[in-house]
Amino acid sequence: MLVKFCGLKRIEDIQMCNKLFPDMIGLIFAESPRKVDVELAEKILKVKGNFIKAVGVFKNQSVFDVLKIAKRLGLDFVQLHGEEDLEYVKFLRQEGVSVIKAVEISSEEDLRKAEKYVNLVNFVLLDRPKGSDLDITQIAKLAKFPYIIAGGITLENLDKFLALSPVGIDISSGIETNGLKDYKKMKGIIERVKPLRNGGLG
Ligand SMILES: O=C(O)c1ccccc1N[C@@H]1O[C@H](COP(=O)(O)O)[C@@H](O)[C@H]1O
Repeated sequence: MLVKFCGLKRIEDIQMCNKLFPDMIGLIFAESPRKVDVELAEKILKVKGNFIKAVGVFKNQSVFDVLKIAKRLGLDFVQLHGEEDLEYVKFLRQEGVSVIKAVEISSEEDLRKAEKYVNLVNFVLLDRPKGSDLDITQIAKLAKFPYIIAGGITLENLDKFLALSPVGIDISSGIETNGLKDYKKMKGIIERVKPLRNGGLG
């Protein structure tokens, strides 16, 4: 079981992660209260332990900008959170970029959309539509392919997401208090998931 903590925006955030060993951390380059610029991302990544993979999160941005940022920062993955089509993803893969394709699901139909990316990307990520409080576990459990799951995961509701046996979990708002990453919440997740974790990403 992989653990990704997303939306880091302070040096303190990465220092906390260095103590907790998530498999991946996410830096958001899309419009968001968690958005970072390349200069801040660079500072955060300088502090990141080598054992943690760096993910850049983008949404409907120019593929050339995504590639440029991925190369400049040496990102281990880019996470695409918008309407990026198969051609967009193919281009990045041909350029040697590892890709997590996020698909917001609100119906079974969206799973068919997600499935199209399975053979092209490193991971498919199923998320709930932004701004909704939809419980996507009922839809996700119908998926016939491996996926990372996200969408309002907290320590309190974690078990129902783990019951899906996903490849990984991805959490952003659920590890925050008043908009800032919260060490106790992150630690709670790591401790709860510990028995399910294996070798990680290497
Ligand atoms: O977190 C954001 O602000 C964000 C903005 C734009 C695209 C993706 C974003 N985050 C990703 O959303 C999911 C779930 O987050 P949450 O735990 O429900 O808050 C996760 O994949 C984040 O990477």
